[in-house]
Amino acid sequence: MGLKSGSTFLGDFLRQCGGYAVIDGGLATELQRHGADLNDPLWSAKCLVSSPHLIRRVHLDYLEAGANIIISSSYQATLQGFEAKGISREEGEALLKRSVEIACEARNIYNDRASKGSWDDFDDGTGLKRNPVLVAASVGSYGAYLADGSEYSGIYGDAITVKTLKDFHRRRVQVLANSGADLIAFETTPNKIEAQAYAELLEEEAVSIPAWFSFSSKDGTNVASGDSIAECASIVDSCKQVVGIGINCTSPRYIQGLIQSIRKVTSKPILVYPNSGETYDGEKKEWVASRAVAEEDFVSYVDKWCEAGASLIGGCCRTTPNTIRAISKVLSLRSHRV
Ligand code: MET
Ligand SMILES: [Zn+2]
Repeated sequence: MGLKSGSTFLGDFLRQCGGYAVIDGGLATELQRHGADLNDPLWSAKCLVSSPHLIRRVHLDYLEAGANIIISSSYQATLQGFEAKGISREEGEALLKRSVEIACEARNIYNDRASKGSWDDFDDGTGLKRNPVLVAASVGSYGAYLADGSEYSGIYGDAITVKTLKDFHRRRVQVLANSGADLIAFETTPNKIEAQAYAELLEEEAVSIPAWFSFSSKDGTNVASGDSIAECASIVDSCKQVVGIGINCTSPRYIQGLIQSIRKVTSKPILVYPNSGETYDGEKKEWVASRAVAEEDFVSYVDKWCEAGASLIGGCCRTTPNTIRAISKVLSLRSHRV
């Protein structure tokens, strides 16, 4: 992917998809639902070592549910995190690449099955044999690596600067940029300095695949740290490799307002993939269900999000292939209207 095409990359893909694209659902929480024990500083990246077949299966479940974009299992995979487990730098780099390969394998299996027409419910009325699919390489925040809840507070302390964050992410981003992924997904970005660090890295390293950025919010106005979403979105809007901006792992209740704030500062495609509305207790390392949004309610938001300006929609933690199937239905009805 040459940089010239970066500016139209996601626009072209959206046109292929009929105007709207479906992002996959929660990966780590779905691995857990299938029995994986992710109580570990590596979280979902633990499965890269212990059960890559399960990761492939979950990717495939999301593809079969209608996802157009699947996000790799590298969210919490960092060279520093691997090293703390006695995994060498070389092996760590191989695992990062492996996360993208596993997603690509799932796409190959999906394409193969689709071309053989082995699904009864495959015909979506568009005459397409299969959904177009992109593989995004996930990059989670420094706070995710710390695994101490700071991914949801965005508070890193004064010792952490744009420079330290760039040094932390540099090699990982280089490896993922050359892993065969179609784009990089910087996910659950909790503050402005990390967004700044990623944007500078993309330019300094002349990363040749496009990237999208998504932030998390606890209040509908600011990202997790309290920095304003509009300010964060403006910073990344000016980066030429950035093809989309949005929100993930945030309660569905806040999404509409956040889309409106982002729309004011960018004309790039907006992506949203909220969580189930539950909150994560970083100390206990568990999800607290009290404010969960029922699956039907989640889906009833989708039209509103599209009307507010989002064109890529999926789910994050605690959403499942059923959520994605339902989102896919809503979006395919809308797509036919485009
Ligand atoms: N793509 C990642 C996952 O679903 C995002 C996690 S947000 C804490 O596992
Ligand atoms: Zn999440």
